[in-house]
Amino acid sequence: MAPTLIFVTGNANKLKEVKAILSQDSSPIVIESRALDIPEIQGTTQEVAIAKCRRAAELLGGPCITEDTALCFEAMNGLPGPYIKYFLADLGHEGLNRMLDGFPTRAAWALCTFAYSDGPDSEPILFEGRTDGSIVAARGPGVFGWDAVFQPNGASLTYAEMPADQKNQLSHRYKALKKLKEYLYSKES
Ligand SMILES: O=P(O)(O)OP(=O)(O)OP(=O)(O)OC[C@H]1O[C@@H](n2cnc3c(O)ncnc32)[C@H](O)[C@@H]1O
Ligand SMILES: [Mg+2]
Repeated sequence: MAPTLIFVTGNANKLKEVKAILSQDSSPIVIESRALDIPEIQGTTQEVAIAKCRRAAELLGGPCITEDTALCFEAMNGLPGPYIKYFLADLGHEGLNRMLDGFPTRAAWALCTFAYSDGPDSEPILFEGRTDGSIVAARGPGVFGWDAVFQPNGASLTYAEMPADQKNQLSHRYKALKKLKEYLYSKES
């Protein structure tokens, strides 16, 4: 039996991608979503992910998963990282590009961190996925976050220009979810 999991997120685009990635598999994990607005702490991507998942498990009183996505600029030693949401909201796609003007590299990586908690008394376990690329002038629909300004290495399209299944086969989210699935299946057997 595939496990049913509660995914706590306020982001409908994330949820849609997670469901699409899971359905690429023959025996998918079943996700139920819960939109709770959980305050996010400051810290490393791992600290942010652990605190959010711990709080989600407390609020639900049971097992759950959460996900945090960071966009990290090589020229800035990984910043904005987990704070990308606020940079994107205030600066937009063009501002993210301008942040890198004058720096020798526009290299960046997208980092997805899934956190799994067994319940309020358990320490969350993390699963990370990373896709390397670069920050480019916006191309493609501006539907999901910074998709239009991130072009993975080896691809000629930005995340936003790619058909959903192309993104979902190489994305940071796909790679993290693969590790989470392996963990859940090994726990089951
Ligand atoms: O409720 P949660 O799950 O925290 O949802 P959120 O939207 O607050 O998400 P994060 O805290 O992880 O912040 C990540 C930011 O990056 C954006 N983002 C996340 N995944 C993305 C992806 O695959 N492509 C483009 N933008 C993405 C997202 O819209 C946010 O602005
Ligand atoms: Mg968030």
